[in-house]
Amino acid sequence: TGSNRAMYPDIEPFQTGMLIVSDLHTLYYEQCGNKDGNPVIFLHGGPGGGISPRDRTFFDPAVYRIILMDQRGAGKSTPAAELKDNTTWHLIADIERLREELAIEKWVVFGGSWGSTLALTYAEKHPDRVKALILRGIFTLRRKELLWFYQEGASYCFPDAMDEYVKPIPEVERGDLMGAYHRRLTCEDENVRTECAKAWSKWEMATSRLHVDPTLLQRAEEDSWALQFARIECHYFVNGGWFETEGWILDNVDKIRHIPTTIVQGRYDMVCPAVTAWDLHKAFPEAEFHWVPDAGHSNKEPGTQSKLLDACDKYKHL
Ligand SMILES: CNCC(=O)c1nnc(C(C)(C)C)o1
Repeated sequence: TGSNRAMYPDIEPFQTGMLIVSDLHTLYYEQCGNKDGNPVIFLHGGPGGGISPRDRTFFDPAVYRIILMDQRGAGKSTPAAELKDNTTWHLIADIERLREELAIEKWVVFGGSWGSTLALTYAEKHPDRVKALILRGIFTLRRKELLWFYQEGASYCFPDAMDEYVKPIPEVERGDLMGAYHRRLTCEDENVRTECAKAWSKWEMATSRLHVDPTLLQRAEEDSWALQFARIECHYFVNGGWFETEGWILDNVDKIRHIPTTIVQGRYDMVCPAVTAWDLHKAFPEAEFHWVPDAGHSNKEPGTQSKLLDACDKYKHL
């Protein structure tokens, strides 16, 4: 333990696959580490952010059977940026489909940001399949969380980046930025889609401490990645994640309070602000709760990375 832990060494998958989950969607997944080990699934953020090789290295490869998947339309899953049949509930079903495909009974579930949304929702729907939860940068898609980041709030801390974010949107439409972006991210004009995808993505990256993760802005400049990230995120947000009620995740926490859980939250997280982690902590007091006093949103923040590595080590022999 400690506050400046290094990730486990870079590692290559021992197996990768493309799982057909419908007549439209196919999902890329990979397995690393110990093929007979303790299974853990990594749920990436966004939604639409996709996995990256560094994500494999939170976990001790001698002990964990490390499974990562690109969610619908993200990363190497196909069709890229596809919004049809792409909802929270499709993704929950996909996680179960992958678990069955890999003949896993129960697994540790790891997720940050949107990945924490998906991890919590999956556990509340399938608590008997979850050995432990490791959660970072808590996000539950409540309206106030979305408005804070995509309409007004984070904009007070990043007014310069906000000016860039609103540029593609005419003044008369700026009262509903998510709606205005959604119309453009789903329009017929590819140039408009791409320009808006990059502006949306750059806004999110600009509010994560870039010295911690300089690769973020590069990704936002890549047309294909920006389209996957922006289209899928905006689609989920304008639909409130298709949750039956506002605050559904927090209202259903009692279903998972018996599950070993660690919550890690950056005090200065501008994307998924601390209030949601605090609300989860109050609803789920049994979970281990860690403020990272100097951290923003990224899981590359030294204090956040260390606490996540500690949690992964804590649950490695479950
Ligand atoms: C609201 N979106 C926050 C999120 O899930 C997220 N932020 N950055 C990422 C990546 C690291 C995947 C780019 O995901």
